[in-house]
Amino acid sequence: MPDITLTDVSKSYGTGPAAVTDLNLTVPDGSFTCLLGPSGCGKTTTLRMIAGLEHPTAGAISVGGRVLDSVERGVFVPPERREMGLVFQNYALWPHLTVARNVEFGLRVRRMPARKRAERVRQALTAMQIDWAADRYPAQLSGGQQQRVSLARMLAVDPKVLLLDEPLSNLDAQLRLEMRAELKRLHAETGQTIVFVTHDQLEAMTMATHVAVLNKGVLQQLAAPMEVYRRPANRFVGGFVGSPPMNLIELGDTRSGTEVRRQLDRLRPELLPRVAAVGVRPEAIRIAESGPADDWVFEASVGAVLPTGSSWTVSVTPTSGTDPSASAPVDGGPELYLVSYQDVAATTGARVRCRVSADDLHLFDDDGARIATAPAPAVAP
Ligand SMILES: Nc1ncnc2c1ncn2[C@@H]1O[C@H](COP(=O)(O)OP(=O)(O)OP(=O)(O)O)[C@@H](O)[C@H]1O
Repeated sequence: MPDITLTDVSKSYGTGPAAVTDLNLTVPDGSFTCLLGPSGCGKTTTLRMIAGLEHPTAGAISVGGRVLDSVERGVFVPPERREMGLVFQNYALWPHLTVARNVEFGLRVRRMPARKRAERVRQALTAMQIDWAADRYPAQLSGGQQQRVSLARMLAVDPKVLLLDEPLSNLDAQLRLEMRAELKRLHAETGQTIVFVTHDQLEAMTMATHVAVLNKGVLQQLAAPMEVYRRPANRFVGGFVGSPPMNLIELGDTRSGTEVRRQLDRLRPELLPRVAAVGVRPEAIRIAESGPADDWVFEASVGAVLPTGSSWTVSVTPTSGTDPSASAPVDGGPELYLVSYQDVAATTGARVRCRVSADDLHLFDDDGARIATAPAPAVAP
C-alpha cells in the first residue's frame, strides 16, 4: 500500500476564503494519520478530496504514483475506483437490513460470490467483535455497536485506505475510549493506511502515528504526536494541542513581559532578540522552593485549586521575579495554569514559588514560529 500524496492542493467552494490552501501532505503508507484542527479548518474537505467526493480547485492527489486527481492534467478518478473505504460520524446503516446484510451490501454490489461473501462478513464482524449481533437490526443496537457495524461494513470490502470522518463523535465518553483502543488494535493488525479526521486533540494523540495539524485551510505541522506536543512548530499548534492548553506569555505585554524578558536574558540571552512570546506547558510549572540554577523562577499567588482525582490543576498569578538582580518586582502577570500530579498543599490566596526548567520553555518569534533551542531529534513515529 503506497503513500497518499497531496501536492499544492487548494479548494475553494465559492467566493469565501479557501477551505484548503496550498496543501502539501504525504500520508505515509501504513500510517494512522489524524487530520486535526478546529471546526472549519478544512479537515473534512481534505478527506473528501482524497476520497474523490470533492474536486480540488488546484493541485494533484496521487497514491503511490498513481494520479487520482490533477487539475492541471484534467485527471479525475471517481470514488468507486479509488479502493478507499469511508466511514462518517453518522453510521448510515440500512435500517431494514440485518447487521450481516448491511455488512454484505458492498460485497453484493461488487458481485462477489455468495460463499466468499459470507466468509468476508464473518471475518469483518469478528474483527470488530460484533459477530454476536449478525441477525439483529441496527435499531436494536447501541450507538457504539452500530459504529462497529459500519466499520465492519467498510472492512469487509478490504479497502487499501480507510478514511474516517469523526466516526466516534456521537458516542459517549466510555464508548469513545473503547473504540479508540479498538481502532488502534485494528490498525496494528491490518497495517492499513488510516486517515482520521478529528477536532479532538486527545483522540489524535492517543491513536495516531502521525498528526497533521490544520488551521484555516493551511497545514501547520505534520509529525508524530509526541513531537507535535513537545516541539510544536508554532504558537497555534502549541495552543491547540494539550489540555489545559499551553500558557502563552507575550513579551510585548508590559505587565508580565518585563519580568519574562529579564529571565530570558539570563537563561537564553542569544535568542532573546527574536522572542515575541514564551509558551509553557501546565505540567512544566512546578511549585518548589529550590531547584536547578537555570530554572525560570517566579513568585505567584494561588487562584483556584482544582483536584481531578489523579491530578491538581492550579491557577497562579505571578507576583514578582526572584532574580536578585531584578530592580523592581513585576506588577502582576497573566494567570497561568499548572498541573501537578502530587497533592498541592496550597490553597487560594497562598504565596508560592514556581519553577520551570529552561528546557521546558517554548520560544516563538514575531510570526508565531518556533525558535529552535536545540536540534530536533530524528523522528521515528
Ligand atoms: N459544500 C460546501 N459549500 C460551501 N462551503 C463549504 C462546503 N463545505 C465546507 N465549506 C466551508 O469550507 C471550510 C472548511 O470546511 P470543512 O468542513 O472542511 O472543515 P472541518 O475542519 O472539517 O470542520 P468541522 O470540524 O466543523 O467539520 C469552512 O469554512 C466551511 O464553511
